[in-house]
Amino acid sequence: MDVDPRQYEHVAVDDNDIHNIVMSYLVHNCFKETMESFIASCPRMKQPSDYPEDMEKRKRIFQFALEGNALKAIELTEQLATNLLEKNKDLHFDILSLHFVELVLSKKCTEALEFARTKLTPFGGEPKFVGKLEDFLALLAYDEPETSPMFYLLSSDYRQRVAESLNRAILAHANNPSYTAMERLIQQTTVVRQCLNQEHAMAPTRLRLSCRSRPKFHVFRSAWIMASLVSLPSTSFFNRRLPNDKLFFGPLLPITTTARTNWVSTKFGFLTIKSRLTKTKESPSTNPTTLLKEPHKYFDQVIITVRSGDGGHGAILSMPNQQRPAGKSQGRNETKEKAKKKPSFKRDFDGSLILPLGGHGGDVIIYADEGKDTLLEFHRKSRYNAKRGGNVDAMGVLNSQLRNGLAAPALRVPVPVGTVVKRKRGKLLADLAQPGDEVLVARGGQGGISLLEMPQYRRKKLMSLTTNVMRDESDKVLILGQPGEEVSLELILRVVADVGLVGLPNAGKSTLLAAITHAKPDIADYPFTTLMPNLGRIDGDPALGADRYSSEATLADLPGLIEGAHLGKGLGRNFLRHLRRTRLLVHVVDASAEDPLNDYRTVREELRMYNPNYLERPSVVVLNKIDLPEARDKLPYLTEEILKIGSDRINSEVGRSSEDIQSLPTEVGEADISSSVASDEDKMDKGLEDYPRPTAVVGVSVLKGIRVNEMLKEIRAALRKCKDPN
Ligand SMILES: Nc1nc2c(ncn2[C@@H]2O[C@H](COP(=O)(O)OP(=O)(O)OP(=O)(O)O)[C@@H](O)[C@H]2O)c(=O)[nH]1
Ligand SMILES: [Mg+2]
Repeated sequence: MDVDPRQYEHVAVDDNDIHNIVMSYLVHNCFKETMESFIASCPRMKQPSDYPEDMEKRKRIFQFALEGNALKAIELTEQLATNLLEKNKDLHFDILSLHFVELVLSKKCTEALEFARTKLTPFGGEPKFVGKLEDFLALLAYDEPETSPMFYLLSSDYRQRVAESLNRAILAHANNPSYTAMERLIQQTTVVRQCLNQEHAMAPTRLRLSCRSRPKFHVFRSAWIMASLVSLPSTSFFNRRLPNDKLFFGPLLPITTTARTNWVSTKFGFLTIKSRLTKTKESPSTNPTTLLKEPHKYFDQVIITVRSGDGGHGAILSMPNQQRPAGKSQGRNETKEKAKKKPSFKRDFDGSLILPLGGHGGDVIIYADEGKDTLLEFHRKSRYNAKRGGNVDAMGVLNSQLRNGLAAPALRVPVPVGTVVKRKRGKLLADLAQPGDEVLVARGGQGGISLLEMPQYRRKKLMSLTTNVMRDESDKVLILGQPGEEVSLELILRVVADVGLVGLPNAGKSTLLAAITHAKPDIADYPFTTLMPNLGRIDGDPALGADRYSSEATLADLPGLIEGAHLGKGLGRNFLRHLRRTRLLVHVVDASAEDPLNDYRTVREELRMYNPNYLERPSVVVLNKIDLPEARDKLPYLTEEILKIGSDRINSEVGRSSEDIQSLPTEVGEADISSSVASDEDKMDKGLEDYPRPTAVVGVSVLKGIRVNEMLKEIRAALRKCKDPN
């Protein structure tokens, strides 16, 4: 049986069901006149039990609550449902809070504070109300509470929610259903839709329902139609009406969302999902299989979101009662004792009171860690949240023991050395080119300050003593901790290496790296063995002693290039950007191949098309595999021919020119595009012959260790030139 309800339009819907649905809606919402007309047109419909007085009262209560006239609403509720609010503390608090909000909105802060102290703070004995209390009282700290983080408490939405809860509670108190049939249907529809969506996501296909029980399916269908009829945003409706994680489904018991799927299948007994057609497209960056299969596409670029911690809240404190008991002083000893007991508050150098502060929220710092190679892990976890600062210990009386809230530790996120950190589609924040380089990307929220509230008659005196006292109603104070920042960042890895190994697949680049460094790259005789750059280090030239030329250099073995790589062929151009930081290119050519000269030209051409600057850099050509006879024979000819390609011009930029380094920040992100655009002229005008020829061509067999030392010598010599052009 198909899921589309249009297939079942022939199934009759009982008029009585529809009438009952409409009736329950009218009763619930106290639409008295409409209900009377409705009953007149449907003689079979009965009047509700609370009609008409109670319904009238209920309507007024609802209206009072909506208008924020909470005291009147409470008074009427007491008449209609005695003890209801006494039993339902949450509801009681919510309704009282409406009055508090009204006072805040009409800028009657002193009254609001008084009301909070007498009516709301008694709820603070229960921990669940403490947070709520803090939120409400925080409204007092703002000149314009509508723009405070607690603005929603002032919204008509909040009043509506409280009014509805009150209405439901009154109905339930009189043993009437607290939800309308229409709401139930929408809830049912929502659950069914969600289940279908979940199943659909799990087994992406065309859905089919098998219907074992037509009457039950009928319920489902009505729900579907009703939802379409009322065309309400059912999900938000559903979320708004239902507390927390509970679902109220028809006349049955509440269930938790985790049990939802099972529950629905059991209750309906007809959901059978079979999969056939469309596949849901999953984000490649979050799919581990994709990451494993195509790491080269993701290892060097990722977008993450970080959020620094909110600041901890301050507190509203009152001065301890220091009034002396009536009567004369009773002797010297007692006076001394009292003097001892007198609390000693922390004071500033000028005598002003120091009130505790909320803890600073955790910052988010990104730092370069030598232990990291790629950005792949950020595709699996792309969100990082620092902790919030600690609150000042609850509210209460000022005492000398009160401490600042604890500052949250900074969240430090390690990334590979060479990572460039940018705002998503925004400016560059840092180029973490050295191990240990770090950048603060999101600053934790500042902790809130505390307030001292005091009776009017003492205010003047205290004001002269402290700089941190609430001075008047319009005083702007920050009792709430400031929210942390959330930023989306783009991380771009630019491998940091002095030497870049380039060449066609299978030329022997990884074998070369393994031969002269401690790196252990994958080596195999099939193309594209290397998917991501491998790094290794060569020691400096021992012959030169401990001077600056003996320092080690880093080599990056890049994935193989093929013709059209700059257009995305093979592994594409993604990794070509990793040559940007190199000073020297070592071009590895398989001398045993059919046409090594052409291979050489192909790779040079690809480099030129990607970024002609690369060809301006010094390069050493390594003719590899000379242990094979076919390579050995061609060696003199190849050396000669290769040296012919290129000009004698001395590089205007040796290695990374300062221009290149300086331009790095602006070209990051747009690097590939900008380099391509910038190079358009060069591509047209210059041929390979116009770029400097290699500084050396060496025939080697890196596998058999033939002439490897000579090759190393040439590489070091070229590196020396890069460092010291003179
Ligand atoms: N005979 C001979 N074979 C070699 C030599 N160097 C490398 N090879 C072989 O060539 C094949 C390819 O070597 P790799 O080092 O994986 O080549 P690559 O350039 O890194 O290849 P990709 O990672 O695919 O770009 C392997 O089978 C090596 O054993 C050499 O000097 N002589
Ligand atoms: Mg390789």
